[in-house]
Amino acid sequence: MTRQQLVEQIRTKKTYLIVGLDTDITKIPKHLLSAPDPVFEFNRQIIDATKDHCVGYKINTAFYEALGKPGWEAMEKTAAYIPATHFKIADAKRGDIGNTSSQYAKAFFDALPFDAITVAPYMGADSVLPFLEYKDKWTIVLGLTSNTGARDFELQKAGEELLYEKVLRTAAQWGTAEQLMFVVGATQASEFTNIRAITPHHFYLVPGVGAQGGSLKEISEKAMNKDVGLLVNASRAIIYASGNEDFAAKAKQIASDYQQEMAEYL
Ligand SMILES: O=C(O)c1cc(=O)[nH]c(=O)n1[C@@H]1O[C@H](COP(=O)(O)O)[C@@H](O)[C@H]1O
Repeated sequence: MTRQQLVEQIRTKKTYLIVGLDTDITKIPKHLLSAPDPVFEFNRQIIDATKDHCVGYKINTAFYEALGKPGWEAMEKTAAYIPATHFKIADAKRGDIGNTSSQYAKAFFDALPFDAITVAPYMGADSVLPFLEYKDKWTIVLGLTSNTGARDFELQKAGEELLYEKVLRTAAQWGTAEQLMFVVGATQASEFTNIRAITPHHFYLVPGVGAQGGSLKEISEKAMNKDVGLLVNASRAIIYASGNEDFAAKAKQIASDYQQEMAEYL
């Protein structure tokens, strides 16, 4: 999906919500456990219920890899089920020496039909460039993450600047804003104005609203650019809004609430 197509979807649907499919088999409603593939069945119903309120889905691969082969199959089926109009993110946080990163890129962009993958920048340019060789796909580089551990490295000084600032400035040179985004955690709202000044044109994938407590209002006010430039992910707040048979209806309600709030900011 090109940047222009993504922006059109956001403007048309009046939402920049990404629904996070962090599907944990121990948390899905019990009545689904007798289905042939409970994880896929849960995702299918969540996607059907929320697709009008979001522009994409983020599959956190850990939840699928944890189940071995059936988990990987559920991920493949889910990725294939997501409508073509929706942005499909593999949240895999990959990145390794170049020839290994090339294999990760093939796995998520060729063998699986994802539009985007999250990548850790710690190993530097040669670990990220193999993803960026796919010009029609998106590489989403971790910038400033939402967790408390962001203080351990990302918010430490690296010379004159903070490490995350160096990551943003440096990684922004590796690809264009048509193919490279940054992850910026919603819990880091105090840094958002600074982040936008460093990378004025980029899209950000913003996790950390909902269960982690970040403010949609604050990040939207501080970081929206002329192309919107924001994709805001919520996982647990939507998919586990109810643990009962009404889970899909409740997920729809929460996704719709996010959409309505986003429509106000657009
Ligand atoms: O790359 C991510 O998506 C990510 C980066 C980050 O800094 N913080 C973060 O929470 N995430 C992911 O975003 C999702 C957040 O889930 P909820 O807190 O349930 O909405 C999880 O899949 C996390 O792995």
